[in-house]
Amino acid sequence: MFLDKTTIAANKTIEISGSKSISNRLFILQKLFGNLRIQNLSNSEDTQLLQKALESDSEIIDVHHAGTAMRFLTSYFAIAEGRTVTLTGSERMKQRPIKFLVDALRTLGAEIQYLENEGFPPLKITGKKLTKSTVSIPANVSSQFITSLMLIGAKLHNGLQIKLQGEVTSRPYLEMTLKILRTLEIPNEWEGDTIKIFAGFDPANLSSAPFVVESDWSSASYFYSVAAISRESLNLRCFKPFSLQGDSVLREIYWECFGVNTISEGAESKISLYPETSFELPKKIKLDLRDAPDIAQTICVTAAALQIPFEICGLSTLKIKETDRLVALQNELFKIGCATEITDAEICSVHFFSPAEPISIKTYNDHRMAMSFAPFSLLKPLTIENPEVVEKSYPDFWKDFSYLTE
Ligand SMILES: O=C(O)C1=C[C@@H](OP(=O)(O)O)[C@@H](O)[C@H](O)C1
Ligand SMILES: C=C(OP(=O)(O)O)C(=O)O
Repeated sequence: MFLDKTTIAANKTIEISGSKSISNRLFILQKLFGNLRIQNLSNSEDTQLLQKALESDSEIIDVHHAGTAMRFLTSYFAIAEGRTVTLTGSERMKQRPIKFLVDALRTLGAEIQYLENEGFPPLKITGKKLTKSTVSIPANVSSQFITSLMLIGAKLHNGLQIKLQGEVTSRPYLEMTLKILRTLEIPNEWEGDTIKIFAGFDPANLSSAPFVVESDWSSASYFYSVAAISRESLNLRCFKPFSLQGDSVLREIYWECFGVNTISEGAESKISLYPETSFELPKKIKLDLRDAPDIAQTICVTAAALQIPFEICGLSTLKIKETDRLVALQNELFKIGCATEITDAEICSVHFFSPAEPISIKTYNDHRMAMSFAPFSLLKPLTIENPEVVEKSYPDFWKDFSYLTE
């Protein structure tokens, strides 16, 4: 897709669909416990794939690139007594690890086999009653493994006690799971290194009021980048002042690093992004994003566009996402005039230069590569290769992005 250099019309409003992470948790819980009404669901492909998988009675379930669907369904099918499924995904999904989750489920009594490579999808899962209730799992690879266990915890006879080993990555996603369970009156606690999900939950106690999903903060990041680069104000809906999503840290990051102020207008669930005109850009940006890995690409592109030197750490999980995001970022940032150094968990800018044109950005089957680089077109024309990748989390992205420039 060719994006000509363009300007933004001030004060437009974009309505983003529900959070993919919250929607996917709620779909699993709805299927396990019934009786749950959900509003403002995510329209992402990942959520649709999960919903389809939950409705299917096929023996083969294919979740393509959807990491949360793959991980959450592994535990879901492990307790689906009397059913055997093959759970598979895209070629990339077959390279994304799942061993620690499978080990944990096997400790609890699950029957899961690897059909190709040890430690990776596809999996053959034979649903069983899980008899044990305590398990340990490394917490530094993917929080999705732990959420997956937490979602089935209240279905186990004695509940579930999960001991987290090592450093916890993507912590706010675990807090999100606990808060959602609590909203549904499923008791739980997280003390020290142990998460407990208590048994004895009665689905009849579920409130009849619908669960209204707040909009997706990771998707909002691209518009923070637009505001920071263009210095024009814009509005986003439907966001609440207190979010379940860790990526809402964008409010602080874009204020401190780029001078974009966020004002919540509670009644309409609207937030307004006002870039300060007199904001003095920082000499250097230093951030640890282990709690918010999905906004790393957005922040790197904003900083590169504004030529602010950056040092971003806490990124060890980026190499096992839709692509190796650190390598992809390094390659494509160079095309927009920012040379970087990367390690296993960090990316630092080295110098800025005037990029060679025409610029064509590869997306590596990664929706966030496409969306994070799009705002650079406010400075220079560029082509985004395979723009359809955005479907994974934000199918309306191109429509919303072009609406801003009309
Ligand atoms: O639980 C979730 O909904 C997610 C957790 C994070 O994954 P990791 O825990 O693997 O970092 C995040 O990157 C992903 O987009 C969604
Ligand atoms: C990492 C992501 O998703 P998943 O792990 O669910 O594929 C993402 O949406 O950026």
